[in-house]
Amino acid sequence: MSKKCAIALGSNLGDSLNILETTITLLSQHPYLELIGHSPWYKTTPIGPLQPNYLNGCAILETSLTPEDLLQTLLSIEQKFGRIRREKWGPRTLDLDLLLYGDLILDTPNLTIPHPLMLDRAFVLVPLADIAATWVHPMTKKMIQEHLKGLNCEGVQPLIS
Ligand SMILES: Nc1ncnc2c1ncn2[C@@H]1O[C@H](COP(=O)(O)OP(=O)(O)OP(=O)(O)O)[C@@H](O)[C@H]1O
Ligand SMILES: Nc1nc2c(c(=O)[nH]1)N=C(CO)CN2
Repeated sequence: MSKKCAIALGSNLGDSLNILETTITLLSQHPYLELIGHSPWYKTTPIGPLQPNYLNGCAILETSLTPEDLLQTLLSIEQKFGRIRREKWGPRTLDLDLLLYGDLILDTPNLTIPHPLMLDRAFVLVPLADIAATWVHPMTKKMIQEHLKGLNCEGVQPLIS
């Protein structure tokens, strides 16, 4: 049975716009994923150590992959762009986070769903609200648009391309 999922995309190293657009193409061409849509891209102030600004956005997928297999698919796409894991919250060519998988709640050593930091991050909730404003967070039972109201969104600006 297929599930609707939300993922977050971020990049702040290399040709970020090209990396994000190529990632959307790869997701849309994957045999076990159906790309429902993606948000516009936003230029965002980095959270964490001093580093370049990010481009961020979100996408909605449908998939019959298990959460674990979907995570592995996302990690393998990150690797295509030479993602090297160094410092926590440090710069990266591509970061793909699995935010929501239907209304699943899961906490294992390798995978936590919903993504535990998604509700604190304006760079996630602003683009997610563009494409899934009424999606109800399975733990808080509140819609994404309600969570967004409480966040400072100053560091999240639309990318005019
Ligand atoms: N919902 C999730 N989405 C993506 N990765 C997850 C999730 N839950 C747990 N992980 C684990 O986190 C690892 C990714 O860590 P990563 O280095 O990308 O963290 P980070 O991007 O620095 O921090 P953050 O998770 O706060 O965005 C993955 O290998 C995966 O096992
Ligand atoms: N603006 C912004 N800041 C970040 C981001 C990100 O995607 N955007 N990702 C991080 C690590 O997950 C750490 N800090």
